[in-house]
Amino acid sequence: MLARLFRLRLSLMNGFAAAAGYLLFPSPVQRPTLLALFLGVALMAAAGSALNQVLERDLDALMRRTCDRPLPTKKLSPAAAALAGLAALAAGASLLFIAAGAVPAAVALVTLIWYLALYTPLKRVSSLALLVGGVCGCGAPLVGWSAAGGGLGDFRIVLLAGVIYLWQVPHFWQLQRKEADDYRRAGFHVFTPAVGKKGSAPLGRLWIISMITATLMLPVFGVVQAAPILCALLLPLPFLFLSWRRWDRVAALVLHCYPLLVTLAIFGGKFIGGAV
Ligand code: HEM
Ligand SMILES: CC(C)=CCC/C(C)=C/CC/C(C)=C/COP(=O)(O)OP(=O)(O)O
Repeated sequence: MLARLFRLRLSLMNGFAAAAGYLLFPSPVQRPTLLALFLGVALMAAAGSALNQVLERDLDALMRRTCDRPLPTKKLSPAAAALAGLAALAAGASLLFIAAGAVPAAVALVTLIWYLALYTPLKRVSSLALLVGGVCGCGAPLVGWSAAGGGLGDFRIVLLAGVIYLWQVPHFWQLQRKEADDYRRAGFHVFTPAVGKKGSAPLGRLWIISMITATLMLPVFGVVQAAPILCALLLPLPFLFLSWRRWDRVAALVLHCYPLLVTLAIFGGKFIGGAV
């Protein structure tokens, strides 16, 4: 039940995105800090999920995808869910503050406020919520980068946060392709790319190609030592996504795990460079 409330895979993936930001900074890895950062951000993302479900319990009850969550099924009361979310928030923020300092903890808190006070209400009134919500995903790498000692305006972390931003749109489109009617029935305004006769989605492909192009800027500008690994991992992707229909399942899996892929590539470069 708590796994559904905290959306563990989404929360853990935010931990990996934070690790990507930390590993991107050109300094030796402090493993305890990296672990505390991963857990702190995952706890903060879990808090966001729980509090979001308290705020959206009425709409969750209307959608096939979310009606079996703990609040619509009355397995948890809104008060208990809110308490669980606040406990995760307190634990995550404290862990980040103790292990990484005030700035990473503050960036995580601002991310959570953006998610709960801006994105969540906006979903009910505008399809542009998706573009506003994309900023939430930039929080995790920014937290990681600042925990490693990087400044938030550095072009290197802006580039990585931009990659995660670009990824979230096709990520959402891929997940809600089957749910578009469900979203409409619940009264959500959803912005989905037009799909052509042959099942192609040119706008979706455009987002994915721009995401991969932005990712490849990381080795091109020498931002990561993982040039060969990153290129070997990511260069085939445009071909995978361009043949959308034939590689559908593989492309969907790669798209689902993209932040993890980028983190592994950056980690690989650091490991080869002996900085881990
Ligand atoms: C605008 C931003 C985003 C939107 C609109 C969005 C939307 C969604 C939706 C609707 C789901 C399906 C959840 C469910 O059915 O329970 C989902 C799943 C998921 N999201 Fe996102 N997401 C966003 C950002 C992120 C970010 C930043 C991450 C991590 C870095 C992430 C990682 C995941 C993962 C791993 C899942 C799979 C969850 C599972 O299979 O249990 N998403 N997302
Ligand atoms: C550093 C830090 C705190 C990181 C956390 C970032 C964060 C809150 C990520 C979640 C992003 C997001 C918009 C998820 C979908 O919510 P949704 O409400 O659209 O999903 P739903 O329809 O399944 O409820």
